[in-house]
Amino acid sequence: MTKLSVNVNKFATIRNARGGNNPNLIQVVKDCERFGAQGITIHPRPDERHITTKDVYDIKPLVTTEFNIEGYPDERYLKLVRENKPAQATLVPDGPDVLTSNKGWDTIKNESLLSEIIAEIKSYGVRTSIFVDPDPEMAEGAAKVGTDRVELYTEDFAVNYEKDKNKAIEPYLKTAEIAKNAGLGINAGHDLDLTNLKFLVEKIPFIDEVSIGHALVCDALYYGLENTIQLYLKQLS
Ligand SMILES: CC(=O)[C@@H](O)[C@H](O)COP(=O)(O)O
Ligand SMILES: NCC(=O)COP(=O)(O)O
Repeated sequence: MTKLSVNVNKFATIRNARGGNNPNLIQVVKDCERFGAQGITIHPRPDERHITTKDVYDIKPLVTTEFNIEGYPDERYLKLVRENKPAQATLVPDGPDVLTSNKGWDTIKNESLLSEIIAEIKSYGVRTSIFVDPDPEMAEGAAKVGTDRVELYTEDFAVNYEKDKNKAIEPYLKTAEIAKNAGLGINAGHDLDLTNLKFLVEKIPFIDEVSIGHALVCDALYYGLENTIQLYLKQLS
């Protein structure tokens, strides 16, 4: 069954808005797991606008499920991964100035960079995943760089879901099948929510993990965190 990893970036965004410790991220992480999350995801960006370097070290010892650290693989990121050894490192090709992640890796053009970084991260004993667009060629490229998994970048799916969900899922299914046949695990994330999640996992039931943050935190404002996590888990069951 597909696991739910809760991305806690947005809790840190709210905390940082006032410079204090409310909400307390440590309590949030503990509660997400207590309420059923099967993983915790963070994306510590260089400007520390949400997750800070200190947060990474504070959160790591608490996580009893799967800790996933996302980010662009610069020296800072590699140090965080090396020193915290999460269950998974998800490599994202974000520049430092983006509002949010907005594209997947070109796994062909970046073959040598990715091969080198993935080998290094694997030498720390950490599973790797790389963020990719729904493009079969990118999945083929991913298989060549030695990653354990790919994460399908689902923004296009989320945007086009209302217009024509069957058309929206097509490139994802093709890409996921190529990745699966190449022996890779499949993750998915970005803009997944309570309206589109069930369809995604019905059509691609072999997705190992979804990481969800923005919509889940927005839903929690209305339904509460415990109910919201349960609602997301229900979509996955
Ligand atoms: C890698 C990815 O898909 C992103 O969703 C990311 O984790 C979100 O980052 P922000 O919370 O900074 O928008
Ligand atoms: N990897 C995707 C993620 O962690 C959360 O993305 P979003 O739900 O905040 O769009």
